[in-house]
Amino acid sequence: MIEARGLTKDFVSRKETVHAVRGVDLDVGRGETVAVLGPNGAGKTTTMRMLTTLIAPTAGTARVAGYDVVADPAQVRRRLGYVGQGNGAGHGQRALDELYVQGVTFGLERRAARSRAQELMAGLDLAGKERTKVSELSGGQRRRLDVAMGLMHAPDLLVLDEPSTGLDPHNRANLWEHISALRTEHDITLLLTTHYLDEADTMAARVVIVDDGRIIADDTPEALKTRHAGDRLTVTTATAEQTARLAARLEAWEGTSGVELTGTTLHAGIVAGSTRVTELVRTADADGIQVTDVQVRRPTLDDVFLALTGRSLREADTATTGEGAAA
Ligand SMILES: Nc1ncnc2c1ncn2[C@@H]1O[C@H](COP(=O)(O)OP(=O)(O)OP(=O)(O)O)[C@@H](O)[C@H]1O
Repeated sequence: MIEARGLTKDFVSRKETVHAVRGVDLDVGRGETVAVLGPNGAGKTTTMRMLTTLIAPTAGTARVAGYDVVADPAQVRRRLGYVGQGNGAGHGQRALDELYVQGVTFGLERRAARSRAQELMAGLDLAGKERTKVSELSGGQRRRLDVAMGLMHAPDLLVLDEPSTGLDPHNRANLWEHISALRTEHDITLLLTTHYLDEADTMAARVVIVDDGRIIADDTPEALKTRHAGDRLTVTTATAEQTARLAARLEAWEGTSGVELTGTTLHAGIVAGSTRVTELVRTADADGIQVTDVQVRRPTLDDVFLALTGRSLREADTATTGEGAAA
């Protein structure tokens, strides 16, 4: 569905050149759901805008549904729905009219446009809101209407740029419930960007991590965690001296890494941590170390980002907000 090779975008101004996307290779197969994750300014939106024909690449190529984004933009647009950041719908319009006009613009017959609009409104939990003005819909309803807009012309590929940013947890869950149902029902390929790690983790079968205009990892969430992060172990003992002795023991174990001490608590990376708790407690007992608490946590995608870049995704977000990636 998507084949991008060496996709590159430089924004050149008199003051500076921003290397927003630096040679992205990406293949997305039909029916896949792929989440693109990365800090502010990593190049996610710029990549989406190139794939959706909104801006031309500086270098490289991309094909969507078999059509080149530069040579055949109209064919590409016919096959994809794009839901950008913010709201695309005109605020003075009534919700159903907004969808209907979108459908007719894309060449649907009037009757087909009306019935598709009604079907999508029902599917996105907007039944009863047909005659409500867009400006009078709630944030969650408006975002669902945006998704309906993107689906009006029955695209093969739906591209969602931060679909749930600004929604509360309830509305996020609700939006995803509907997107998941539509994805199955209409057999669509989904490419989305998100800042929510848990959302990428649970909704996408595949996660592409981008940083500074490049793809730095691309796999299933589980594979990324196992390969790059491993489990996190936290142990507390009765005294700092006991914790230091236990830390020395753990450092010698196979499969542990980055053992760190904070008072009576130690933190470490550990492979298959939950299978090693008994061994840990026995080792401590044999050395007269009194363990008061043991916790093993599965890594998050943030741990993966940290392992790959040395920065937490949240810190990276704060640090790069508003800054260009000028070279
Ligand atoms: N039209 C533009 N002109 C100049 N620089 C731009 C333009 N659009 C984006 N950039 C810069 O390109 C880089 C990548 O931006 P982009 O919006 O693609 O990042 P992003 O990963 O989508 O970030 P966010 O998560 O904040 O949306 C940033 O440094 C940004 O400032």
